[in-house]
Amino acid sequence: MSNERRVIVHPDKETLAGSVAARFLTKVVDLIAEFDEATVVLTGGSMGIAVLAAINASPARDSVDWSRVNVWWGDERFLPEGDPERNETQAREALLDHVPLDPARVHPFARSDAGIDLDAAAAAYAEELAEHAARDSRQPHFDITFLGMGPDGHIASLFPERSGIREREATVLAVRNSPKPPPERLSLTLPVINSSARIWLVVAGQDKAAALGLTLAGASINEVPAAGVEGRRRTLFFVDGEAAAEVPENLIDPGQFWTGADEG
Ligand SMILES: O=C1O[C@H](COP(=O)(O)O)[C@@H](O)[C@H](O)[C@H]1O
Repeated sequence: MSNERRVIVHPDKETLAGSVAARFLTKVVDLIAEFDEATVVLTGGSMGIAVLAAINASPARDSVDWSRVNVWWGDERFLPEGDPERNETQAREALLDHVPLDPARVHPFARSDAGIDLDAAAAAYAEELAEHAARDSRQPHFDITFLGMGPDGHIASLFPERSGIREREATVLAVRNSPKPPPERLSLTLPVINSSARIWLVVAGQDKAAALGLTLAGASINEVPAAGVEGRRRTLFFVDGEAAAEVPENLIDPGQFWTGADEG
């Protein structure tokens, strides 16, 4: 199975979210049929949450045995339980509270009111990853990792020109002085993100066009963290027309309504 990057363009944000939701539901049903479980990593941000809402709204939502789905997060804003800015709160409202997940399979990052500081919260998540680690690994086997991308090219909470993007030892980072609020965050590191079998970046809007163009042109990860993303089997960029404005024509998947028939 070769690793490859593809850019799949959809006309607008709504179509984009609906299409990714449909693809996700099909893939998760297939994964559970084959492996008896599926492990996904969620992201926050505009499209990350829009996709979860589209999954919730899909008539195919209940075709998934949600009790067999393991849920992790790629990053979190270090805020109290229930804070509306927490990626977890938004994911729960958009989807997780509406499907019969097994709570033991849902792995949020620690909340800032849990009685531990940011470093301890990073260490706790690293420990939780290790407890569920795949063989010869420091983290679970991730089937699908969702990522969004900021206008500056950040992914998860790995920001440009910060040392975090080059971290190779730790699995989880305590992020301070984030250029995007809130200042304190938690993030998986790039090697952990890239351990995922499939990475699905979902990116929309004119303000993302320059960073997406640079990502696909092979910019350095210091300048554009998204350029370092590479899933083990597939790296798919699901984008809308506005975000695709600076993507070279030859990188765009010719099937506008790509069926993903050969998706691994
Ligand atoms: O703060 C965050 O931002 C990014 C991108 O968000 P977007 O709203 O520009 O799409 C997101 O991927 C990340 O999970 C989140 O914590």
